Amino acid sequence: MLLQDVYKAAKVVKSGNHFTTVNEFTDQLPALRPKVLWEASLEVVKIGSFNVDKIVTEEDKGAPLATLVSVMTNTPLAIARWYPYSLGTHNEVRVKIDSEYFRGDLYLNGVLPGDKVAIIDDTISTGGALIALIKAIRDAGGNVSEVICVVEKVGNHGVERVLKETGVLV
Ligand SMILES: O=P(O)(O)OC[C@H]1O[C@H](OP(=O)(O)OP(=O)(O)O)[C@H](O)[C@@H]1O
Ligand SMILES: Nc1ncnc2[nH]cnc12
Repeated sequence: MLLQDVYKAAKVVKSGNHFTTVNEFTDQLPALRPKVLWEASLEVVKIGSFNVDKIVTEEDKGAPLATLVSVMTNTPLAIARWYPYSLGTHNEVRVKIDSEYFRGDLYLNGVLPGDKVAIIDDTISTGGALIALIKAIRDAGGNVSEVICVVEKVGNHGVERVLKETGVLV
């Protein structure tokens, strides 16, 4: 798989107290080749059912992947952000996020009551981002149908944490 080569070629840098694998897929360093994004997106589309109303991801590393999967499955895309729009028109919800690199507030717009949602992200580490997204979708009145990540940073038990805190299997 190309993605395995991408991670083998990646440099590991210290970022605060954490080690980050700076790589082509998640950081566009070196610039992201379309065939790498295609490979990852095809795997996601194969695994998921995408019998959903919306795809949701978190800014910004999940965005290229979620965008291509959205196009491939013809499913509208909502991206949760670290700031509010406060328009009063798109069912904005705010949740707390406690992930490996970021702690604060996360805002989701565009998921409506009754929506079935697939969450897509590039990486799961502690599971904090996914837990925040699942909570945001539920607070908006939506239902989480499936959650798919391409890469797991092992050792941080993210999959177990998400299952324990939300009942959702990544
Ligand atoms: O399982 P977790 O501990 O939550 O880590 C995974 C999250 O980390 C990365 O995002 P990051 O926080 O680097 O934000 P970014 O996508 O905006 O760069 C990645 O895109 C996931 O969303
Ligand atoms: N690209 C990445 N490398 C290492 N740890 C991470 N945690 C979240 N994204 C990561």
